[in-house]
Amino acid sequence: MTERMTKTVLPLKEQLIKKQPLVHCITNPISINDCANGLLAVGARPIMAEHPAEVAGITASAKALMINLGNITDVRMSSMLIAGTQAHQDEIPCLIDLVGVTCSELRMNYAIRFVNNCHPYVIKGNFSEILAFCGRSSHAAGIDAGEEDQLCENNLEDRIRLFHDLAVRTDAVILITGRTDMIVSREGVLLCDNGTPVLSRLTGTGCMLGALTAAFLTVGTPAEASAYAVCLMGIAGEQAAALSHGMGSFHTELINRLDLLTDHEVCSLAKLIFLPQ
Ligand SMILES: Nc1ncnc2c1ncn2[C@@H]1O[C@H](COP(=O)(O)OP(=O)(O)OP(=O)(O)O)[C@@H](O)[C@H]1O
Ligand SMILES: Cc1ncsc1CCO
Repeated sequence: MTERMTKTVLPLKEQLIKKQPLVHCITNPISINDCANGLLAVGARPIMAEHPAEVAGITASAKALMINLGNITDVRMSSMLIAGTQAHQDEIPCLIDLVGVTCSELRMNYAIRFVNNCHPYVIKGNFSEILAFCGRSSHAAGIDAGEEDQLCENNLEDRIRLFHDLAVRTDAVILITGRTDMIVSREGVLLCDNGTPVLSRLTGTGCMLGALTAAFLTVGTPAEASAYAVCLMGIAGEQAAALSHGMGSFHTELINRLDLLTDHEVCSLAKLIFLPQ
């Protein structure tokens, strides 16, 4: 059986507020506004820009790049590769969110090309998306993960092996979201049990998490940034669910909690477990 230790998350929000890094996002129009406001809430500065003729310069002026495949178009596909290439050349940390690779061969082939060419620091998706990216069958419905694909005791060892192979092959940290979030790097595995099922009912919470993780890449390693971001989003979701009545006020409270939660609260409420490699 895998050895388990409780892990403390590093306090990164104070550092982000001091640094106010510019984060370039090329993302879908469904959740673009939430990604921008989520970034502002945690102290980063968003720039959402996608014209192929301007993205290289904008990425070069930013401190991190977030790429999200949720609503690709010819223009966004072109800009994402230009921006990703610039980020790789300038060693600007980059995250790719594999939204919908389960339901579109076009996205899957594009995602493979992006990862091979641009070497993102973090590859993110829900359990169905990351299983599909590893060549496994999945139970996704469109962009949503299938319940059968969630992490459980019975599939933990297999998932660790599968995602660790992907992390080694791509030299990236793999961030997988769901009921339990999983962060897999060469060094080991982190499991985060913060969160609420309400987060999965509000569209774009995964996209926001991708944007936040990209911001935290400017103040922590890919594994530290991913761990802080999943704990923060999970705790913000738990508190927002307790404070709200229905999805509309949950949405508002989620942004409020991302703004108001302190490093001290995030560190003391984080439910993080480390499984060494
Ligand atoms: N059943 C659940 N219980 C607790 N937290 C959850 C649950 N499902 C999702 N979450 C949390 O919701 C957030 C988004 O994860 P999810 O896997 O739904 O992303 P996603 O499918 O990429 O979302 P979207 O495409 O809507 O942006 C994460 O912080 C995750 O921990
Ligand atoms: C609903 C939806 N469709 C494509 S992206 C998106 C937002 C959540 O990923």
